[in-house]
Amino acid sequence: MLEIRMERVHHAFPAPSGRWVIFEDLNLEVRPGSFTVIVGPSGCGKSTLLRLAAGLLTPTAGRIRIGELSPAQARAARRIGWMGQQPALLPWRTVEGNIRLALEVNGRALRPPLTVEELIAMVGLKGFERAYPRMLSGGMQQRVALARTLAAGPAVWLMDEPFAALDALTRTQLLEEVERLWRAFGATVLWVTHDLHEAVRLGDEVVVLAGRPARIRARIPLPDPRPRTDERRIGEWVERVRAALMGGAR
Ligand SMILES: Nc1ncnc2c1ncn2[C@@H]1O[C@H](COP(=O)(O)OP(=O)(O)OP(=O)(O)O)[C@@H](O)[C@H]1O
Repeated sequence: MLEIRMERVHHAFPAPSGRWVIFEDLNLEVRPGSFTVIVGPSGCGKSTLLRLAAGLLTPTAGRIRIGELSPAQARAARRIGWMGQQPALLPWRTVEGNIRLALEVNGRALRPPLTVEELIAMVGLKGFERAYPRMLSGGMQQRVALARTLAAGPAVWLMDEPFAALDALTRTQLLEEVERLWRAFGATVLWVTHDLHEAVRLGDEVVVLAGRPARIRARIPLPDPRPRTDERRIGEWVERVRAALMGGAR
């Protein structure tokens, strides 16, 4: 299990009128094996934070560590799994072919912790191994993307609103599966969402990000046992997170 550590991270993008400072002095530690959900207003820097952690962006200053590795090293070592809103599957490859793709690096096949068959079963796609993406619903395509993300057995999952484009029922089903897979893999997760219900169902902690430059406005630990099915409790936590988002809580 790996810790994610961000120390004094500064990040700025070039902008028409100079530079946009997204993070000025951001510090965040994510415990090994924990599930941390990031929420915040649109445009505050949630995706940027994940891209920094994934080594897809280099901070203008500061230090990020995934265990003992830099994000770029962790990514090269396949310790990081990344998933976004769109499944981005190759249309000419089958379900199995798309998942296998994540295991092929420079023509060399990685030895995965689970077989592709096991992974397909875990994401509920048994029987669809030979189907092409166009034959699948949006929810099924995201299941394939999830399996592809997990194929190399990454210790860290960086998930940028992975289910935002799905209908509510499919999303609820997938959340249950994510929780199960997270336990099975023992991964450290950073999960971005706009959906507060999703945030309080999944998270060990919700981190509320806001402002420009973005600051951590609140860190809200969620101690309730899992699976969290008590809608009244979930509603109470949603209200707490909402209050922090609106600036009412610290
Ligand atoms: N490559 C880039 N060049 C310049 N500005 C960028 C770039 N990427 C992001 N930004 C800016 O950085 C800010 C933060 O963007 P980011 O996508 O991280 O926000 P977000 O919180 O994930 O938003 P949303 O919730 O809408 O997805 C935005 O104002 C965006 O315009």
